[in-house]
Amino acid sequence: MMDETIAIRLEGVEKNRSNFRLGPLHMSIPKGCITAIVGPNGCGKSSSFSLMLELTKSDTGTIELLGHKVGQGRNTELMKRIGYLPEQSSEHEDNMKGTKKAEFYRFWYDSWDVNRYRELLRILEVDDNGTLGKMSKGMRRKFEFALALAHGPELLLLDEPSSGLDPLAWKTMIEILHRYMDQGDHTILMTSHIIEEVKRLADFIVFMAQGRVLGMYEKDELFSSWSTLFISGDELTAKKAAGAPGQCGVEHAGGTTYRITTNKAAEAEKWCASEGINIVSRQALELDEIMSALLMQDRLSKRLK
Ligand SMILES: Nc1ncnc2c1ncn2[C@@H]1O[C@H](COP(=O)(O)OP(=O)(O)OP(=O)(O)O)[C@@H](O)[C@H]1O
Repeated sequence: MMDETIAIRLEGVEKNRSNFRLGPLHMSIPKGCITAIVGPNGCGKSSSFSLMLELTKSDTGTIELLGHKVGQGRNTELMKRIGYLPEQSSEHEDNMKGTKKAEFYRFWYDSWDVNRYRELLRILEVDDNGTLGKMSKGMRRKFEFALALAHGPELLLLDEPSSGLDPLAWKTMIEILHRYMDQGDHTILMTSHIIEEVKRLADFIVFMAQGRVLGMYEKDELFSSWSTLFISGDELTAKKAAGAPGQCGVEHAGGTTYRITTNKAAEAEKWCASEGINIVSRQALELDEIMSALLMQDRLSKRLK
């Protein structure tokens, strides 16, 4: 049955290439939220976008966008409800003028809003009169970002949106995306390597590695559940510290102090209190540290299988 609260659903989606296996992917991206996919280079983020947009055909599995199955014939009307910013600009468009590309978009998208497009170019300080190949990397990125948004899509897929942008342009892009999310039932699925970008924008975070989804988490919950605790106690040993709930790593920090990483911070703190263990200090983990810990857990679980 169709779930009205889900914008993108992937069930058992697989794509096998000679050098890379993507999937089986299972993902449910909620409507009305910003979800960021994070993961190391080459883990399959862009390839997942290509499958969703039918730029590549999957071998198996089901993909649904906005309640419609993709990969079963022409989906022109569905694709018009989506905006896409690819990671890389097409080289074959290098000799095209910005105005010409915008004209194609105007014909293709029924809901193309020339005022919105002009306004975006103005805010982003882009002149679309130039040839695309002669625009600077950041300028072209901003231009293509404006194109992806100008028809007011319900769903926006952004592959590394801030790549090549200067800090001011990045801030402007974030403001535009916040405004886009405030206008109705909009959804963004993006990929990013920039921790600050993910932290400022995302409601949900999907971790990917080696073609698989390691997990999807609500951002605030994720950051509050992962932490590093420095704990100490006269009788404390590494073995005892390893018993902390959600323990993902124990290191000796000198004397009777141990540094533990946990993904169940509240439970670990309660456990310390009940065991008479003193919490010397606590630190929230950064996104990249959480990613490393998840990768480590994944490697361990694979080794144990
Ligand atoms: N058209 C293709 N033909 C063959 N292999 C491909 C193709 N496109 C991507 N791949 C391979 O699929 C894997 C995943 O690539 P993908 O671009 O999806 O990763 P990514 O997570 O987006 O990486 P990055 O963070 O570097 O952008 C890589 O090993 C890549 O070489």
